[in-house]
Amino acid sequence: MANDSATGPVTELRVLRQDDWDPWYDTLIRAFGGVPESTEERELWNALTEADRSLGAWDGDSCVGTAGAFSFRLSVPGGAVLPVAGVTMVGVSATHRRRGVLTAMMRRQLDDIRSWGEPLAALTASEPAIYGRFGYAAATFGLSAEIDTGRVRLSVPSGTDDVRLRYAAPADVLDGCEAVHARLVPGRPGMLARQPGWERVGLLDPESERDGASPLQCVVAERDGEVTGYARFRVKPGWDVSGHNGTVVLTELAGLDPRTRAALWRFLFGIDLTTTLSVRGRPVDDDWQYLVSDLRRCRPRLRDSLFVRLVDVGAALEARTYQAPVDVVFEVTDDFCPWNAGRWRLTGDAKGASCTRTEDAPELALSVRELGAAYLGGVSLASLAAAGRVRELRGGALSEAAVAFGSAVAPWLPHGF
Ligand SMILES: CC(=O)SCCNC(=O)CCNC(=O)[C@H](O)C(C)(C)COP(=O)(O)OP(=O)(O)OC[C@H]1O[C@@H](n2cnc3c(N)ncnc32)[C@H](O)[C@@H]1OP(=O)(O)O
Repeated sequence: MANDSATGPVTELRVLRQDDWDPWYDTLIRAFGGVPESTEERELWNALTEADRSLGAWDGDSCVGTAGAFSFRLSVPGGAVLPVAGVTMVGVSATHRRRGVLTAMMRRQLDDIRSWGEPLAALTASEPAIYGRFGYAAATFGLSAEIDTGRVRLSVPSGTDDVRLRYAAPADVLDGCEAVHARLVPGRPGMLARQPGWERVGLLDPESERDGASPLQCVVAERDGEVTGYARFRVKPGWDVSGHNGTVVLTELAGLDPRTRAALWRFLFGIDLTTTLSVRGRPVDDDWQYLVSDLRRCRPRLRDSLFVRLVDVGAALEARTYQAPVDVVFEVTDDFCPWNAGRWRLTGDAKGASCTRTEDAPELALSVRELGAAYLGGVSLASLAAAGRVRELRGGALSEAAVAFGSAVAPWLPHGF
């Protein structure tokens, strides 16, 4: 790790001791601006921190760098749910910035993740420019919109009227909502199977998050007494000279079938005294887009969401399936994790895959970042080739791999971490 005589050397990078959690977390909070969290939030993040998978950089007695790695399970194309290190809580004190503290933490962390046998690391970035150098690439995207519900009409499928909706306190219906989430995970790449304690994240409702809106509200959809979907949202009332202009701010919506989802969207579109429905980080193929009368007035926009890093190229490519047959030799470069570099033959289809070292002639040349971007099926290898980031060395290999890597359902990360 780099030293600097003005503040003294950074002496140690070590696994977090539970006793050091407070100064460690304070360092992280300060790196994000220093605004304290509510007691409820702080306690929750304390409970969720996995100290033995977290790192602290120390300059004498002062913590100057933080990084963690949650033990998550991530859905991938084909429906498998893989162990993945959820890289998180990364911060470096401004007194020690740009001296290699982050680089040292990323080096140690990726070595650790490899030794734990986890084939993938993933994160959401505060700034997209940070993590490419460590082999991460944006693999999922989130759709946001400000829907003008005063003007935009929603056409719902038949049977929507049969869905029964009712208000409930979010905590009172948690089990039913969690069961819905669990059923959705294998069907969409990029989702995280719930780990113990993480169900509480969706119920967090600090005043600081509300920006003048109500506490979290919840509506559940039910059929035969079973929860088939739910929406969590806040309502921000508003008035101007022409009357009401309140906003519904959606935090979460999930449904097991089209009628349930349509009923929830129709409910959110129609809440009295509101004229805008604000949604953030939804799947790029979210169904409401195909039900509205006027997409322009929904003001859709995209943002990067989950960044993926293949820690073990062979194991990662073998663990997902491919929507069309593929047999391609990849020439992979990986400057930060050189154990991945070299030639790999991927053979697979919708039933399974194998990915092994080979001496055969390369057919597609790319870096580990392009594999990370394409891994969940949300970025096409053909698009990356068109951008000059993938080179085709055998005619036909690009379209074969690009089709195979795709996903019929857009990959999506429902919540940050
Ligand atoms: C998964 C998560 O938790 S995301 C949260 C990340 N944390 C934050 O955004 C909190 C505020 N920022 C910080 O704490 C720090 O600035 C960090 C963690 C982003 C960077 O830490 P540093 O120790 O300064 O990074 P380090 O010195 O190792 O930089 C390594 C390289 O990344 C580059 N880099 C670092 N931060 C950034 C950035 N924000 N934008 C672009 N490049 C960056 C450096 O210039 C350097 O490049 P070089 O190798 O070409 O010289």
